Amino acid sequence: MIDKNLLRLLGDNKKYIFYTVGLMVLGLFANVGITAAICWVINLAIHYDEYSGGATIFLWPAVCAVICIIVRYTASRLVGDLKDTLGRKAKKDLRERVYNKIVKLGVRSTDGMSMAGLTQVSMEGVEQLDLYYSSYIPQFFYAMLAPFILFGITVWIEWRVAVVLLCCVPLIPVSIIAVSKYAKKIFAKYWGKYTSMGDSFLDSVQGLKELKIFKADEAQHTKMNETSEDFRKITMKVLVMQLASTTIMDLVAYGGAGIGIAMAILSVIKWELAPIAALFLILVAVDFFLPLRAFGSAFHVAMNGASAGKKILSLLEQPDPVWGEETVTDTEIKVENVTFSYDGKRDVLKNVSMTFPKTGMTAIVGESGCGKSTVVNMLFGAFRPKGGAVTVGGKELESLSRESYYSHLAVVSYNTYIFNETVRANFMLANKAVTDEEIYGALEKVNLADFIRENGGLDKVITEDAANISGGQKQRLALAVNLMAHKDIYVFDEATSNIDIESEAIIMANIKALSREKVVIVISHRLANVTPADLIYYMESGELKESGTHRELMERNSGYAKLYTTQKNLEEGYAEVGV
Ligand SMILES: Nc1ncnc2c1ncn2[C@@H]1O[C@H](COP(=O)(O)OP(=O)(O)OP(=O)(O)O)[C@@H](O)[C@H]1O
Repeated sequence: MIDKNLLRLLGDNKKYIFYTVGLMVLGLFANVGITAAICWVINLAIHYDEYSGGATIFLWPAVCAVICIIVRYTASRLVGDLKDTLGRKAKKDLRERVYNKIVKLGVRSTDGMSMAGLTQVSMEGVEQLDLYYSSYIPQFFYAMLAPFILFGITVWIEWRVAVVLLCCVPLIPVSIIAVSKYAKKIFAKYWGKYTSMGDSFLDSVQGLKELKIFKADEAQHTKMNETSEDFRKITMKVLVMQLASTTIMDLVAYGGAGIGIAMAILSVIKWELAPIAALFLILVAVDFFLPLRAFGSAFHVAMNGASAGKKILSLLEQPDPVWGEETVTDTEIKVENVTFSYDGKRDVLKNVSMTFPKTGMTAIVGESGCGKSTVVNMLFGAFRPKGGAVTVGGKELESLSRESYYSHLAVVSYNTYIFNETVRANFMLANKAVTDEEIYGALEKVNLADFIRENGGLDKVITEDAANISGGQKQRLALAVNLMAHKDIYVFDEATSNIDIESEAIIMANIKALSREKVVIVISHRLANVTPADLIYYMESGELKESGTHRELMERNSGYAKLYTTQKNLEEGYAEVGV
């Protein structure tokens, strides 16, 4: 009933569970004390005439009752506070761990889980787990202990009633276990439907423009309605199951208490038990069952949290890319006989070897799908080769510390993220100490300084997805930010795709200038961009086919030359028809 793996996720916060259970047990003793004090008072009232002290005979039971009430009240306040602390700490820790995992996995973070799924798991899923930790687990331990504690007290009063009450208690866990298999399946489905509804929603919102243009919004509307309806149905199933199981538990709890009460009354009738002792048993009988009954109610909420927890666990258990401790001492990069497959079946890189010298511009080109970005993934270290190695300054990538390597590496791609912050704040992410003068210097290089000056200066806020600047301006800004990071290795992965000729020319000029001092690796499907490169690698279907300068490759008149000529003719054709 308790998932050990989920308990392990709690780490140091486990101690709060023990404190909570301890206080709950103290509260139970106080409760029994209050019941005993009430019975004591009633007994004294019945036999009032036999005592000579007048109303003072009620003093001690009253003192006991007050002390027990104070203890009970304090214990339940503290239990509330501890549950709150446990929930808050567990949520904070989990969110930190999920976030750190996503960061560690780098570009692999969304593998097997969509962005919407990831968001739902780290927000809503963690929220559900909070109840699992703060309510379900303490209640589980308390519900296991409470009947035995009460048995230990009542067995001295009337052992048969105590034994019957204790024997009826396991009927509640039996009924919980009976529905738990069904409940687990339902909750797994519930989470599946929930995340798919989130995916469908995010997908539709992100692609709303396309849906409108293709007039496909009606169809998408129907699809979203279907996923919502699926979610509604599964939610109803969950509620029906919860209601049915609560009813069964109530029958067991109150039925069991009823049997105990009936036995106590019978014992009184047979003169085997004092009425006041029977009253005490009647008052505590239901307490045998209530902790397990409360546990049963928490069980369903917990099942939901447990399914969310499994998703979090599967994310946290994904193996991290292996990194070492060594520092980068030299920046020449070599890809040596690298073979790689994403799915373990099809090799998308086949025995590829490339060298990227300490200075100079090296380009990787080839038709779409030939494996250019996969080489970048290898250089980035997010995926590791199946065969062969990537070395930096003669050291294998695995042996380097990730911090050390990334402090030398910058990757500028067609979708480099610009944060929803001011221009200055975006630069400060790359370089905390950057001055306004330096920022303008970098903006000057990418021909963006005047635009920024005239449009709010460095305090201009770039809106989400850089929607308030053009695509070309976004790319130039991304380049300027990365230039300011002063790295030694720059990878440009299709950094000029889908932008205007002017922006492309500015970016390419900067890339060439940068290559005089740095390792510059350019991935481009547009060969005209890479003609000034010092070395060009031409790939086809995951294999390195040719390498050399543009002139050498053209003279060879093979794959590269054919692709270059085809692209050139196409571009000239477009120019002629004015596209
Ligand atoms: N995450 C992934 N999982 C599975 N297969 C992938 C993944 N990414 C790429 N591939 C496959 O690997 C092959 C190489 O893809 P890659 O993105 O490296 O090509 P590319 O040359 O960069 O293409 P493009 O110029 O279109 O960006 C392709 O067949 C692609 O379908």
